[in-house]
Amino acid sequence: MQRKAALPLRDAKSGNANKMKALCGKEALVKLLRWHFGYPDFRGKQLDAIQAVLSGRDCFCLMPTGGGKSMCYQIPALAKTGIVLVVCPLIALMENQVMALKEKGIDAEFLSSTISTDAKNKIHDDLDSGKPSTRLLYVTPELIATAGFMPKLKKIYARGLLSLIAIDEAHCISSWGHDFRPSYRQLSLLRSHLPDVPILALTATAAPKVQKDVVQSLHLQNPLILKSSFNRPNIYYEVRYKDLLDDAYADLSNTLKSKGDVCAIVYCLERSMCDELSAHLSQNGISCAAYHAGLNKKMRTSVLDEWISSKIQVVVATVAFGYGIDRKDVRIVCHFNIPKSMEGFYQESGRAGRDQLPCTSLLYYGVDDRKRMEFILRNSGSKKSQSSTSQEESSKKSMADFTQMVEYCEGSGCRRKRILESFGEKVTASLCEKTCDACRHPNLVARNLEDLTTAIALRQKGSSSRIFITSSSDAINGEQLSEFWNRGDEAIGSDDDISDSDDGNEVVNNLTKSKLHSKVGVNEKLAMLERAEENFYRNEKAKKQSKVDKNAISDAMRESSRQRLQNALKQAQQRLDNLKIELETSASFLEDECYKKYSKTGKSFYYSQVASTVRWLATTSSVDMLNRLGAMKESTSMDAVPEAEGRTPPHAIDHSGKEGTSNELSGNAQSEILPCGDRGMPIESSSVNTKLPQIPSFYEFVNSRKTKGDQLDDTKKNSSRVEKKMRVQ
Ligand SMILES: Nc1ncnc2c1ncn2[C@@H]1O[C@H](COP(=O)(O)OP(=O)(O)OP(=O)(O)O)[C@@H](O)[C@H]1O
Ligand SMILES: [Mg+2]
Repeated sequence: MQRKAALPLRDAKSGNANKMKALCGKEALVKLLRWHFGYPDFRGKQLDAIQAVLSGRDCFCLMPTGGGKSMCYQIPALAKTGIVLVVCPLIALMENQVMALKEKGIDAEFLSSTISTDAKNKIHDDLDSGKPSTRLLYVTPELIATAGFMPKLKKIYARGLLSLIAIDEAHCISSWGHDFRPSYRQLSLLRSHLPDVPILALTATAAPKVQKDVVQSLHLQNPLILKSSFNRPNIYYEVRYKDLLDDAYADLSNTLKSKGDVCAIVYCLERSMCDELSAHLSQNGISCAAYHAGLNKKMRTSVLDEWISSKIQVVVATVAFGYGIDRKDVRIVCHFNIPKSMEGFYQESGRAGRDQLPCTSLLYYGVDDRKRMEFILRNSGSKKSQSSTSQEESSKKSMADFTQMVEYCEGSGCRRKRILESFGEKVTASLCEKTCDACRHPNLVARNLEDLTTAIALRQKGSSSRIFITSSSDAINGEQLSEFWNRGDEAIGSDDDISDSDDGNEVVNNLTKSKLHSKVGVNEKLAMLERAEENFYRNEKAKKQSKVDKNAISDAMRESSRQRLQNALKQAQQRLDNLKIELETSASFLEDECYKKYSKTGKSFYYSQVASTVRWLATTSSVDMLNRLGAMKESTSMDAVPEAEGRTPPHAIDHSGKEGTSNELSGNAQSEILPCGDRGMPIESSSVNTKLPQIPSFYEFVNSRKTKGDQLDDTKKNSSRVEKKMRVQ
């Protein structure tokens, strides 16, 4: 890309008062904005921030998501001689920004372990040259902390060539924030090593406590504090209640379809749910793909590229789909599970409507989801600060953060007001102008909340066993599928991205264990994951050379799944009065089903299928179990059948909950006695000619449990309307 000629004011050297004035003048800066970016004028507080840092003053800049924070350091880089150092939490974010700047002909570079030594040397040569052409240098906080990098920075500084340090997503420095990154703590060194360089801290999420923490940790001196309202007037906020819907998947699918072929992001808590929901939406004709850290980097990059370039419209993602996502025309951001904090929710929903046009934030709230998240937060051992903050305090804080989110869903008042007040903004009642469901349809929302209270109360009476207990244990066992606690794991790559070993499962299990270990806090885990990221990128080249397919399902992974299934079978056996089944053979059979179904699609689907099978085993009846295992013999004989005749291809998943092949094995079975059906009722293999019992997805699993509970209470329905108070227990 051709470099654009610098506008003359860039040549202005500080020291000359007139030139400095010209440099900071609105007219000159607007000229730069138009010349390089084609925008007619600055937005919000952009100009104030730019003028402050150009005059050498520190600045703390709080702007809403999509507000244009990047411009606050990009324009200074073009206006003043020298380099602007930009600290970013994620490599993907740096890559995106640098690419976008280069396309505009602006000299921007990033330094990370992902780039080749040659490219690195070139950048360093330029920085050492005394007259660098680089205007913006993007780095990770980890690099700043390395022993080798600070002397290099100091050298540039000594030559008077470091004009600004910009800390993007500055809330990551605070353990009170929702996205604490321990490596951001190292940034406090910047002030002492590079004393006169102005620092610009930028964030979209800063509760007063976080804000204070950012200013103190970065040692900002008399900073200009710029705060814009968090209000995003173009977002319509809505909550739907899973417990009142027949089928939330179908509801979402219909909603997306009714809006036309719009661009959307759907956030889920778990990877497996991303895969399932994405497959479901695809089957319903929606152009869609899953994105999560369980996919390898190549796949994630390709999904991101296709989405950015509008080849696909909907991404179903975990929070790994995060910072730096800059598609302006996102019309819907849906949270299919309740997020863990208002800050996270605001960031994610804020990815809608960056073009300032009308858009929607749609949250599907389920009481089981809520209980599940509470369980996870209580058990995540989230010790956020290594020093003073006690684990208990931290856990309390997580719960308090989450309570705000619950209140957002369960409250009947204006949603917008609730969001803004949670950030300490004073809001007038008229602000919303019917741009949330509670203001636009107050009666409907009130009725829904009443019905929800009734439904929950009836369910509780009908079933003493908590649905949640089962689902939460599943969440913990299947920890690898959940990413809620580490929004930054885009940086750490996929499961096996973070391992030197080829066995993704092993790594995941280790992480799971470490997470369950209450003594290991989030800090340590993040640090571990960050180290793992470095390792991954260091080894990526070598791995590529050895042509390891990272999406492949390794033998060790399969063995681990067999073991998992065997344990589940053993528990099922005990639950079903010591039902006589051959544990090892049955586990192999079930694992083989999962493998056959998904070996070509990749391990993410495979994991998901194994998890579904484990859930199924936890609740299935002896007849269903024997029926399924009865297919063992049948399937063995089918192995000889050519693919086209005998099997559904691995990617043919019917995500209306009708799982593919494993439920639909059919064949011309001879009638014969099968080994496992020996409880006085021999199972005939002909039974496998009929449909085998389904293995439910997690969603179906929870709902079926709910339905059972509801059925118990059917007779009680329409009895008294339960208290209207909406803090559902
Ligand atoms: N003055 C402006 N006029 C019009 N568009 C602008 C202006 N400034 C920035 N933008 C555009 O707005 C979009 C959002 O900008 P940017 O990515 O900097 O937002 P952000 O505040 O960093 O958001 P986030 O908190 O989500 O990272 C970008 O596409 C950017 O080019
Ligand atoms: Mg940004």
